[in-house]
Amino acid sequence: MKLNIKNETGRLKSVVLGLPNSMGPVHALEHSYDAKSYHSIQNGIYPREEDIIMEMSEFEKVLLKHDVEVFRPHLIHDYNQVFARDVAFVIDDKMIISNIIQDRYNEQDAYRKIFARVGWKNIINLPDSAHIEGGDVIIWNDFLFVGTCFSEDYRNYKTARTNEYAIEILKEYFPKKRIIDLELTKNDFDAFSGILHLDCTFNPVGKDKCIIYKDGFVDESDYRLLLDIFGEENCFHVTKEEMFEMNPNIFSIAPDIVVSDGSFTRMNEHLRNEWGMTVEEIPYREIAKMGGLLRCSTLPLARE
Ligand SMILES: NC(=[NH2+])NCCC[C@H](N)C(=O)O
Repeated sequence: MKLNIKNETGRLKSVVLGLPNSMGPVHALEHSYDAKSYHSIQNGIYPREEDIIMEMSEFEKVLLKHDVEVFRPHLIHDYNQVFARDVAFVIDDKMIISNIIQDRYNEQDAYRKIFARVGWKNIINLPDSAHIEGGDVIIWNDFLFVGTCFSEDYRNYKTARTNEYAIEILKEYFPKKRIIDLELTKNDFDAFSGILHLDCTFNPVGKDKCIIYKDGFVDESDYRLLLDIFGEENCFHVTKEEMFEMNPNIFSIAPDIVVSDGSFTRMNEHLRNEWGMTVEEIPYREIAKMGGLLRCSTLPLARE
């Protein structure tokens, strides 16, 4: 299988989509590992499996309609496998196997057949202490944006998934990329004030545009840097509530085709009317309650 990912929006040819089946029992509050799930469990609104199955099948239908080849991991019983994004990620023609949070460790095993198809020559394994998840890695041609949490704080948060060491290693493997680390605000219990992964606060769309939530960044200078790179008129700003609902985490099938949640009215209208995009709207409200959305549910393998 030939991998090719140079950005977030090129015409998608093949992708792994996570699995909705056999999610297992709802975690006890103290065992949740992201703020959005914490909020859902606390309020008794954690999604039911049948709703997750329905939402992911809507997503799959849109992908197939656009002639995308869709792979699935194999099923692990009683284990949440919705968020394929974090397990591994592709940069150019290499697949990097993430070192994900212990609570999700078993998920990786379900990708063994996919990894085998990629072939060992194109797979990069990282040292155990280099923690990284695909949701924190955004590839944008010469740029590689990586969400992180610096200092001692890293150990204190379950929602801090990418450390400095992993970024250093990426720099060694990809010396030609401009690797930009972006420190994200963290909060394990309040999804209005903490950001789980970079793709929950920032996501490029089209050829030169992005969706961004300003307060997701610890340093305003990081946010300004992104504004400089994309140009202010090319940035769609989302509000705190829109960030909480996971607006930034939509998924591009092509520069002019995105898959979005039907409830993201303000943003979808902007994408359509101001930026001329085709917006495929699907219901994805229930999956959002577990801390991820459309980008998080996918692991792109090849784009044109
Ligand atoms: N790329 C993402 N934002 N993924 C979302 C993952 C959500 C999942 N509940 C976790 O905490 O790991």
